[in-house]
Amino acid sequence: MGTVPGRWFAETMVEKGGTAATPLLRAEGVRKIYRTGAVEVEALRGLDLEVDAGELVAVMGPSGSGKTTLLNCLSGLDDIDGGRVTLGGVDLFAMPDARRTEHRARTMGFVFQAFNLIPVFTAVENVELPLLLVGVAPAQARRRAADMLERVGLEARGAHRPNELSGGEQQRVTIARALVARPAIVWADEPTGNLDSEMAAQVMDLLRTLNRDEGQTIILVTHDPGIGAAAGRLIRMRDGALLSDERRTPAGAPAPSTPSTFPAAAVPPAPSAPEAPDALTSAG
Ligand SMILES: Nc1ncnc2c1ncn2[C@@H]1O[C@H](COP(=O)(O)OP(=O)(O)OP(=O)(O)O)[C@@H](O)[C@H]1O
Repeated sequence: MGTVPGRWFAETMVEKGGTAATPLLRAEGVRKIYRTGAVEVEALRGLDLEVDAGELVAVMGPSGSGKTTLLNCLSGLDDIDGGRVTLGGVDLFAMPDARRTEHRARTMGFVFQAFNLIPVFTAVENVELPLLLVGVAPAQARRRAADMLERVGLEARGAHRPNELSGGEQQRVTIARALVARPAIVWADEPTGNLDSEMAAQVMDLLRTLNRDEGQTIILVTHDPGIGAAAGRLIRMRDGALLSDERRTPAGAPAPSTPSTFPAAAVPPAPSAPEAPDALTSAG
């Protein structure tokens, strides 16, 4: 029987003696220092953050405040210089690099400039890639990639290469690729940054729909105040630390901060999701 990563986390945490109140992601005292010659920049200064399953979190702040560093470090793409990051109770930095890479492939999706589409692959080939990398059978991977392209409104464009698609369509393919393996978390760095306002609105609508209808947890960096205001939670950074953290009701009005929970209803159903890997269920 297939297991959804999000559900796997919930079950694993309960097995580990965790409670339903355990957040999906927890960062504790995270420090990141960039060293260039004799110059040191402390890009994250003991940052604490908890994110629950099903949240859509926007991270804003001035240039250089540490937003991209936060995404890179809390996703385990980059090393940290202090503190701890756990995803579903599993300590990302307690595992060897190779295992962290595998863990990331199974649990996270990325909508980053650095992870652009592969130009020689068609849209459907790009989208199925994360599934093939974690061992999903090719026929099943193709079917799920086609389904995901349909979810983002590009069912007729599966055979097109990236240069045959508009910027907004390419970004939707990137989102389909990030979501196809039903990751526990999707990280997005300026997902609408290089799009015109109409396409940006379409892409943001898509992310909000996936969050609202499927409980997909999304953490995104943006400079766009409109996107920040539309997210369920808005975090502002300054100088490598959190300046403010505000949860909003669906209507957009600020809501008081709620206690961390791991709502079972936020775990999306995905009957054909890959099995939870044995190597990881014993992690942590
Ligand atoms: N590879 C690096 N080497 C040295 N310093 C770095 C490196 N990457 C980031 N920094 C520094 O760390 C700090 C945080 O950078 P970061 O890119 O996280 O900021 P940001 O908020 O994402 O900025 P922007 O909005 O301009 O993208 C900045 O002072 C930046 O100069």
